[in-house]
Amino acid sequence: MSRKLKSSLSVAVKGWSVERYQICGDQQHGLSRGRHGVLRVQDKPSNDFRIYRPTTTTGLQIKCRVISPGFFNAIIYSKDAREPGSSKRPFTTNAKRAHQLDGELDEQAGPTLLPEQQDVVNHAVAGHNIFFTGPAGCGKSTVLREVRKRLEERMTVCVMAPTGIVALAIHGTTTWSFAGWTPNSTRIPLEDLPRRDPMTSLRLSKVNVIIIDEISMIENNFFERLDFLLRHIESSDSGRRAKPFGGIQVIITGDFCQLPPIKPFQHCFNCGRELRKPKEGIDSTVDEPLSTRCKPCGLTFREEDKFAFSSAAWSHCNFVNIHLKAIHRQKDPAFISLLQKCRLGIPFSNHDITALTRPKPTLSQDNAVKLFPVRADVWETNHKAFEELETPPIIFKCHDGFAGSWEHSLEYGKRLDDGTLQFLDQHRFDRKLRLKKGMRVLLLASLGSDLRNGSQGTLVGYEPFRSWTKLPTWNTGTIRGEHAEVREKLVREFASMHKRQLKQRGFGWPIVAFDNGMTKTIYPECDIHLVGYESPYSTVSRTQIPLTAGYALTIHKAQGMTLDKVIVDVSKVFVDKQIYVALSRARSLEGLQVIGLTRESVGFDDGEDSEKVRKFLRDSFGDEVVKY
Ligand SMILES: Nc1ncnc2c1ncn2[C@@H]1O[C@H](COP(=O)(O)OP(=O)(O)OP(=O)(O)O)[C@@H](O)[C@H]1O
Repeated sequence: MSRKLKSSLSVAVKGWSVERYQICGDQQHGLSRGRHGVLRVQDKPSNDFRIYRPTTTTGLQIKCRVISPGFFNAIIYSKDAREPGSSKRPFTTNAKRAHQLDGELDEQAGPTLLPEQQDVVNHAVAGHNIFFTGPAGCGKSTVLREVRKRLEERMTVCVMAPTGIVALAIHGTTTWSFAGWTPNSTRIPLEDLPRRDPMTSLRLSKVNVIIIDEISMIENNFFERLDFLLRHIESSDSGRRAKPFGGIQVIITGDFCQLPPIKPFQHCFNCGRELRKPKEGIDSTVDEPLSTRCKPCGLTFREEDKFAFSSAAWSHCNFVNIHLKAIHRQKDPAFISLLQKCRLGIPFSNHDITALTRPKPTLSQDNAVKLFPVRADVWETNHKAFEELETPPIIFKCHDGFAGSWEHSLEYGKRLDDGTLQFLDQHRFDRKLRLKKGMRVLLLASLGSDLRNGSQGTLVGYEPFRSWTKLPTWNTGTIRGEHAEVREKLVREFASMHKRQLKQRGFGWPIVAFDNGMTKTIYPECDIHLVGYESPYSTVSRTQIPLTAGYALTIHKAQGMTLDKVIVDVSKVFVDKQIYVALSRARSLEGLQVIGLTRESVGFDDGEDSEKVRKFLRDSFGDEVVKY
C-alpha cells in the first residue's frame, strides 16, 4: 500500500469518525458478504479517499473513494487483504478486484508529489500567497490539482485561467468571468469597477482563495485591476482595502517563458481611454518610441511592463516563490537542456538545429502527429488523411447538457446552431467526431497509468454494441471521480443517441491499438463542470468518445499533452513562445522532428521579453534557474 494511503488513514482517524457515515439501505447485507457498498455521507466530504474501522463491522477495513458529492464508492475487505501478495485469505470474495482498485485509487489521486511539489501544498495550506513556476512538464498542473483539493475541503476556492481553453481543462473559470468583466470592461474607469455589478461584489466577498493558472498570459493592468476590484468590494471587513486582493489568499502558477499577454495596454488602467502606440517622432512628449501614454491621467504604459510580475499588486502580495526543478515529461538531459534554451529565448546553435530538424527513422507522416500554430493547417491535414482512407465513416456527435437555474442558463445554457453549448466551444472533446477504421487517433482522457491524454494509436475495429451491460458504470468503478452517477446517466444518453448507427453491421464502440502495445475499446466519457460561484451550482457537461484525429493538432490544443511521436511545423508560428510550448510536448528527441526551424526562429523577435523574464526569474530564484 502506498504512503499516500497511510497518510489518509491518519487524517481519517483525526477528522472523521464513523458516526458521520450512514450505511444505506440493504447495503448492510452487502457489507456482511464483503461486496461493494455505498456509504452516504452526511457532511460534505473532501475529495479524498479514507480508511477507517467502523465499530459495527469489527475486523473489517472499509476503503472509500468519492464518486460524487455526498457519495462514496466503498470496497470492503479484511485487514489482511490490504497488502497485495499477502498470503492470508482476504475477507472479500473479490480480493483481486479490490487490489486492482487500490491501484486505480492511487492513480486517481495523482502521482506521489516530490518534496519541492509538496512544499507548495504545505505553503498553500498554511495560508500563504504563493507563486510557483517551472518549465513545461515539472508538474505545475499536478500540484495545482492537489492544492485545490486540499483547500476546497475548508474554504471557497476559485480556480481560473485567462483563456477558455485552459479554464475548461482545469475545471475553472476564465479570469474575466470570475471578475464579472467582459472585454469591454477595460474601458470602464477604475473607480467604477466595483460599483458596476452588486451581485458580483456579493459573490466575490465570499471568496477565500483564488488560484490563477497560465499567469504569463495575464496583462499587468488586468492583474492590477483585479487587485483593485477585490480590495474595493462591499464587505464587513473595514481593513480590506489595505490588503492585497482584499486579503484573499492568492496562488499563482504558470511559466513566464511560455505564452505572453496578447495585445497588452489597449486601454488606460485608470480612465479606460483607448490607447494607441504613438508614431515615432511625432509625439515629442513621449520619451520612448515604444511607449503608450494616457495624457489626461499622465500614465505611461510600456510594452516591456506587460507581464503581471511588473505590477505593483504583484509586489504587494509578498509571494512565497517556488521554482519546481524536476522535469517529469522528459528524461534525456541533452533534450531537457535544449528545451531550456528555447524556453529562455537563447538562440539555438547549428548543432541544436540539426538535432531538432534531422529526419528521424521512427517518425513518419503516418504515425506522428503534426503540430501547427493555425487551425486551417490542422483541418487540412486531418481532412486529407481521413478522405484517403477507404473504410466507411462513423460520426459521433457530442451530447452537451445543462442542468440548473434559470439565471445560470442565461450565461451557460446558450446553444449554437448545431445544438452544442457555446460555453463548451473550446472543449477538448470534438463537437462532431468522425472516425474510420485504419485512422490514426489521439486519446483525450486518462484511462489508467499507461493510457493518458495524448496517447497515440490506430483505430483497428469496433466492438459490437450488443447490450448496455458493457458500458462503464459508477458502481463497478469504471466511471470514477466526481459526479460519477450523473456521468453514467449521460454516457447512457449518449449511447441512446447513437444506438442506431452503433448497431449497424461493422460498427460499434471504437477499438484502438495504441502505440505502447495496448488495445482497448474506447467508451464515451462525460466531462462535467460546476458553474456558478456558490451552491446551488448548475452543471454543464459534454459527453463524447474521448478520441480525436491523430494526424494534426493545433499547438493550443496540445497544451498539457505528452506526445511520443510528434512533428512540429514552426514555419507559421506567430508568437515565438509557441515553439517552446510545441517542442516541450515531446517525450524524447527521438520522437520529435521540427520543420521550418532556423537559427533565428527562437529568441529573435521577442529578445526584450526574454531578457525581462530572465531577469525576473534570476531576481526571484537566483542564477541557477536561467542556466541550460
Ligand atoms: N511527482 C511526480 N511524479 C511522477 N510524475 C509526475 C509528478 N509530477 C508530475 N508528473 C507527471 O508529469 C507530467 C507533466 O505534469 P504536468 O502536466 O502537471 O506539468 P506542467 O508543469 O503543468 O506541464 P505544462 O507546463 O507542459 O502544462 C504528467 O504526466 C504528470 O502526471
